[in-house]
This record gives sequence, structure tokens and C-alpha cells, in this order.
Amino acid sequence: MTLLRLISGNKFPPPSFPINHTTPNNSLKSHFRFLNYCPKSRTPICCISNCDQKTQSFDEMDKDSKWVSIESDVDEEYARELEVAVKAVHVACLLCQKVQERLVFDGDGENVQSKDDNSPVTIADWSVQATVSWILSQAFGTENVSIVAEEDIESLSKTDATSILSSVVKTVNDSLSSASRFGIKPPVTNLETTQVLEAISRCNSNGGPTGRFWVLDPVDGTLGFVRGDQYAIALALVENGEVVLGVLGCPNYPMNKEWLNYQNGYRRILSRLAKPDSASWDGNGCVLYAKRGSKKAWMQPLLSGDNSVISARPIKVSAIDNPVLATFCEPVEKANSSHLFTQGLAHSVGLRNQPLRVYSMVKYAAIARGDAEIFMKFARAGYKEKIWDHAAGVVIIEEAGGIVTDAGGRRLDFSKGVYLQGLDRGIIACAGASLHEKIMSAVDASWNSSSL
Ligand SMILES: Nc1ncnc2c1ncn2[C@@H]1O[C@H](COP(=O)(O)OS(=O)(=O)O)[C@@H](OP(=O)(O)O)[C@H]1O
Ligand SMILES: [Mg+2]
Repeated sequence: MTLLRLISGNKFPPPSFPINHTTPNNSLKSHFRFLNYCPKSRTPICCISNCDQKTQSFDEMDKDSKWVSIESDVDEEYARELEVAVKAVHVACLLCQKVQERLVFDGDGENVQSKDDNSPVTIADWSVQATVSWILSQAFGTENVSIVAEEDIESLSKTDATSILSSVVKTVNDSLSSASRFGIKPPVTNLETTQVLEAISRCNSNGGPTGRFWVLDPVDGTLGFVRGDQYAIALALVENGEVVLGVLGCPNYPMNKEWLNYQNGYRRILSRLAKPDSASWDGNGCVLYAKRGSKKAWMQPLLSGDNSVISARPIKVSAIDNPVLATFCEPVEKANSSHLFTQGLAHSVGLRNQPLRVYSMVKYAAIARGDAEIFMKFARAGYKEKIWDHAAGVVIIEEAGGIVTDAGGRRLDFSKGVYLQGLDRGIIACAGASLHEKIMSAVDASWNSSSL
């Protein structure tokens, strides 16, 4: 059996796989082939193999195996989808780190474009979209993959965009060629420009109430990204209108939440001064993921340097329910959410801490990890929230024990197409029910006097 079958087929390996019985839980039938136990973190981890070799037997693959863990059972629904999605997001995170480094440190500003709505788009947005689209198509077959995603190829295909397009093609090929460290088999030859454009434009699903589709925000918080700050890569799987899987890559969100307070260059300089050692969780980013109904959410560190060990740890929302001790997060940009309105809400609920203003869906990650207790977003009237800005974050918070609704207490509806239709006033995510109710009551009490 070739590795390709493992990656692209829906079948799991045959039962004759070598299972390392040093695992403390032999009943866990991981969909990875080699169960083992991480000597450092003492968590169960599973080998994946170095896939850049043409065809390997499983025994051969074991020799150069690398470590990635996904705590799920081979028989569980969506196990294969989760495995592929987490790997794809890891690949995308490394891609973005490299592009951001060039953009911010080397002043490669040419690779930032403006979209029709004046929001920025960079080679990272298109490259991630192409890369994730290609990986999903390889894994499940192009005909089985439907993707709703933020970018299209309109501006990229214009004649004056040729140098950007070639940067995108190069970035995608560089990224896929090193994806083997995650067990993803790279293309046999570099992707042609047309293949890259096709991978991007294939993400043209409009979602809807039935069937299965992926939702991708290739770079959420592009403004944060171009400013050298926080951003996220968000991938979710929606089935019959319900988000069933969510994966959130946060390349600049390290283990230690204090780092969030250092914005822009200051944070970067600090992270450079204190380069993480390869096994450290402190300095590098993270990938969070969850599966609907599992009542568990997980976090992995990003690979750094030559490190090839990744173990996942469970995450939980904060237990704080006293407003005096709680912290709320909100968008950095006033244009995206009214700071004035949330300031009033904070005052009436009795929140005392300064708001944590963070770009992108990293805010969802902060709630899921227990670094903050409340996330509020109140966009201007008429703004229509897109499903890719929320899908992955919602399922991760919910499975980590939190609550996400609109201001009327209804769960967000991912079944109505590209937009979150029918959203009542704004979005409120909380660690617990008591804080959530307090915020909703405060919104009711002050909404009519707000200018929103
Ligand atoms: N006017 C307005 N109001 C509300 N929301 C908007 C608005 N404009 C954009 N967006 C969307 O917001 C995404 C950025 O995340 P946040 O809303 O959390 O804002 S911020 O990054 O913290 O400033 C951002 O995602 P990206 O485009 O992927 O960066 C947008 O989809
Ligand atoms: Mg976004």
C-alpha cells in the first residue's frame, strides 16, 4: 500500500499495522499507524511518516517517522477529515510565518494589494487558499471537496498582477514541497500557474443548508498580518448547516498569554530576543481544533526550527464568572466593532479589566484557551458577517465549554450561505452562562440608546 492511498483514500490502514504497545491505552485505535507515548509531555502521540519518499512500506516509513498527535478514534466520524485539516492548517501557518517575515522585516510591501472594499490582500491569502484547497482535493478527491473561501482570482489574473501571481505560485510550491514534515505528499512536480489558479478558484462554493462543505479564511485579520501582528488561519467543515469541525491556526499566538499584550514590532522583537528552543511551547504559535460533540478541544504548538515533535493538550474555557475578574476581547479596528458601545456594556456589567484588543479569530482562541472570558463584536448596521470569520472559532469555543450566540441568544446560523443571515445585533462569546446572560441583558438595556 502506498502512502498516497493513506493520504488520499478514505480507507484507514488495515488492522495489521504495527501498533506500539507502549501506549497506556491499547484500546485507543488511533487512525495514525504508530501509537506511542511522548517522553516529554507524557501524552499519547502518534507517528506520521516522512512522505517525501516515493513509495514506502509501513515498516520503512516507521524509520523516519515524525510526530503529530490527534486524539481521536479511527472509528469516529470525521477522524480523517480532522487529521487532514489540522495538517493543512499547520502547513498554512508555516507559509504565513515566512511571508509575514518577508513582508514586515524585509519591507516587501509590493505583495500587499487592495481589494474593492479597500481591505488588504496579500500573497499569503492566495497562497494559503491554493495550498489548503490542493491538500483537501488530494486527500478526498476534487469531486468530493466543496469549499467556501474568502479569496477569488479576479485581481490575481489581471495583467498587471503577473509578479504577484508568480510570487503566489512560488510560495505555494515552496510550501507544498516542505509539507512532507506533516505527512503530506507533495506534488510530483511543481504546480503550474494554471493549477494554482484553479486551486484558488475551486473554492467557489456558496455553502447552504444541505451537504458538506469546507469553510476557509486563508488569512483572517489581514490587517494584523500586514502590521506584523496577530492573524489566524481558519478552516471548518460544515455538514447540513452545522459546523462539525474547526481548526484555527494562530501563528503569532504563543502559549503564554502575556505575549498578546505586546503588539506589533515590540512583540516581534521580544520573540526574536527570546527565540524558543525547539521543544518549548512559549515562543511560537499554536493550532487549536475541535470536533462537534466531543466536548473536547485541543491545542498543538506550531513546529519551530527542526523540531518534529508535536503533542496536543486539551484546552478549556476559563472558570471565572465574576465580572470584576473577567477580561473581554474585541476587534482592534473600531470600524469593525463599536468600542464605545462595548465600553458602556463593560461598565454596566462591572467588567474592570482593560479590553484585550486582538486582530482576527485569535479572539476565539483566547476564549477557548481560557485567556479571556468574553468576546464581543458589534459591527455597524448593515455589515453582514461572513461564515469564514466565525465557523472554526465557534465550534472550538463550544467544545472547550463556552457559549457563542448573537445578542438575542441564538446560535450562529451557518446554513444560509456565505453570510451569517439573521444575526441579531452582534456576537457574544463567553466562557460561561452567567457572564453570557449578563452581557445579553446589558445589550438589551442599552441598545436603543446606542448609535448602532
Ligand atoms: N466593517 C466591518 N465590520 C465588521 N467586520 C468587518 C468589517 N470589515 C471587515 N470585517 C471582517 O472582520 C475581520 C477581521 O476581524 P475582526 O472583526 O475581529 O477585526 S480586527 O482584525 O480585530 O480589527 C475581517 O477578516 P479578514 O478580511 O479576513 O481580515 C473581515 O472579514
Ligand atoms: Mg476574515
